[in-house]
Amino acid sequence: MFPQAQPIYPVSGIRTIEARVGAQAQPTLMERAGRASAEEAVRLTQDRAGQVLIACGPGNNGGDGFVMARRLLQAGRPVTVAFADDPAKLPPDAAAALAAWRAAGGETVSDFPAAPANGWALVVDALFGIGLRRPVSGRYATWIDALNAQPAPRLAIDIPSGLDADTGRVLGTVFHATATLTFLALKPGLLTLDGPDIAGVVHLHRLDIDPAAWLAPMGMQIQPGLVRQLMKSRLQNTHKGCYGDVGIVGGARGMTGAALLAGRAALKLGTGRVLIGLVDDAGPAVDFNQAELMLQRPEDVLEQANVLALGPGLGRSTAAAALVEQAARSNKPIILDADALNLVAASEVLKSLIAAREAPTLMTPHPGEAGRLLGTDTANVQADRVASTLKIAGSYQALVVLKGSGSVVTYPDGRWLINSTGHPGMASAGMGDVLTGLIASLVAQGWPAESALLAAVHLHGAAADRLAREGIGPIGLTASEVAEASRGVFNGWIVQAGKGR
Ligand SMILES: NC(=O)C1=CN([C@@H]2O[C@H](COP(=O)(O)OP(=O)(O)OC[C@H]3O[C@@H](n4cnc5c(N)ncnc54)[C@H](OP(=O)(O)O)[C@@H]3O)[C@@H](O)[C@H]2O)[C@@H](O)CC1
Ligand SMILES: Nc1ncnc2c1ncn2[C@@H]1O[C@H](COP(=O)(O)OP(=O)(O)O)[C@@H](O)[C@H]1O
Ligand SMILES: [K+]
Repeated sequence: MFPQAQPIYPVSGIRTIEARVGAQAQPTLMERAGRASAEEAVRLTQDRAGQVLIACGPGNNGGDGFVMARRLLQAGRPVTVAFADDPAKLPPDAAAALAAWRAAGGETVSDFPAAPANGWALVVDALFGIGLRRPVSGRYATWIDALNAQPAPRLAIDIPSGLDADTGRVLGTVFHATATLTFLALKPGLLTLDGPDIAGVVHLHRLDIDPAAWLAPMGMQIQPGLVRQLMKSRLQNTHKGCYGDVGIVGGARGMTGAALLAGRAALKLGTGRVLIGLVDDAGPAVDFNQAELMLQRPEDVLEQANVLALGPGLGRSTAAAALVEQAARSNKPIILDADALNLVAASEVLKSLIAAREAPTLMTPHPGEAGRLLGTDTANVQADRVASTLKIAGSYQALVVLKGSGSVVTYPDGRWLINSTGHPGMASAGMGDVLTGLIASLVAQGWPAESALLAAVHLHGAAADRLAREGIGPIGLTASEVAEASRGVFNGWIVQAGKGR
């Protein structure tokens, strides 16, 4: 759907590809996976002598481990393989891999082995991959705890055992990887919710297969390459009328800053004019720190601006609900955030107005707001972030970003993407307001809504990532700094894309 983006497949997709590539693949996919794993182990242990411990499970993930062990042994690396299941119950490829390991002179131990005197050079989790079906408990949980306790790098094969490949949820006990080598394609669970904390550095090995040639990508990762190809240059002969009028409506008493932050972010990303309608009529008449912003009555902002963003600091008053209704009835693109989403969730009238709109509606819920939009709770939303976001996009006919670790972007036609930028230093008030301003700015500058949403989400995180690299964060990062840094990152992308002036 977007060329140059990295495809993501849930388990059902990986299984389909596996079935289509089929048994005719030579060498077998397991042989390729095991070989790639051995190569990764060699890289990870370049400066660490000693034994590699591989814990193998009862399925094909364990089979990858046996192939890996054989390859390492053949390369002269000492390996200990722990395997406690019944070999007769292994699936055929894994059974063949175990037999080949034994034929090469390898052995298995069925109790978790004591570490050598100088410790393991590397511990490898080949217990469960995408076939994990229930929470890990019993012996496997004990083994995973023991693997996690080793003072050595920890490599997960395909996906850390105990991590749900589709959702990023932890099922029981989980292997905490320092690196994960995943096969064929990325899986959503590595990229969202707990996945990024659990999987460590994720490397993809495609096993010499182009997954998209076998099955159309089911999701995509938002990466720099994808965003760079969306960059546009500006013509010399243009003026501020060419770059849109963003209208931000929000800022009830005590929350004026939220609307101002969104406005500043929109301004710094290149919007022609930014209008702000503060709901608090005792609010300031000018932003002395950003005098370019035009503070006007909210009703007038809704009339004059051509892209409307409602929500930052909006509150849930009757007046606020009337403003959301006015915006929903307009034929302008609207971005709904924060309390604008809560007001929509609480009103059947607003819900049907939104779903029937012809101009684009973009929604930026965090998991709590998403829960309200779906009539459920936060935990239910987080249990499957991709599915929840798709549900909102479908019911509201909106473009949606579900924010948080691994933000999920979806469109009403069922396409979805997972963002790869951002960090927990962004968990601070005002960050969402800045994102709203960035999205509104790109839409106002004429970007198609779907590109504007994914680019703004990526930019927001990339700006925060750059600041963290410079020591401004992760801890203590402020939303104002992210707005400021977004400008620099965006201009850099334009230059990198060869679209600078
Ligand atoms: N796809 C590909 O193209 C390629 C796939 N490859 C590799 O295959 C992996 C998938 O293999 P897989 O399907 O055999 O599943 P896997 O993850 O080994 O686990 C299944 C076993 O675990 C068991 N089990 C499950 N949950 C459990 C629990 N909580 N506690 C205890 N047991 C539990 C389950 O038992 P059951 O539920 O059937 O009772 C079954 O025995 C994949 O991740 C990759 O590494 C590569 O070789 C090459 C290319
Ligand atoms: N752990 C994290 N990893 C990546 N991004 C994060 C993380 N925590 C927060 N963010 C980002 O910061 C922003 C916070 O938005 P939101 O929760 O609406 O806060 P607020 O509106 O109070 O500023 C979102 O874009 C979210 O994706
Ligand atoms: K694993």
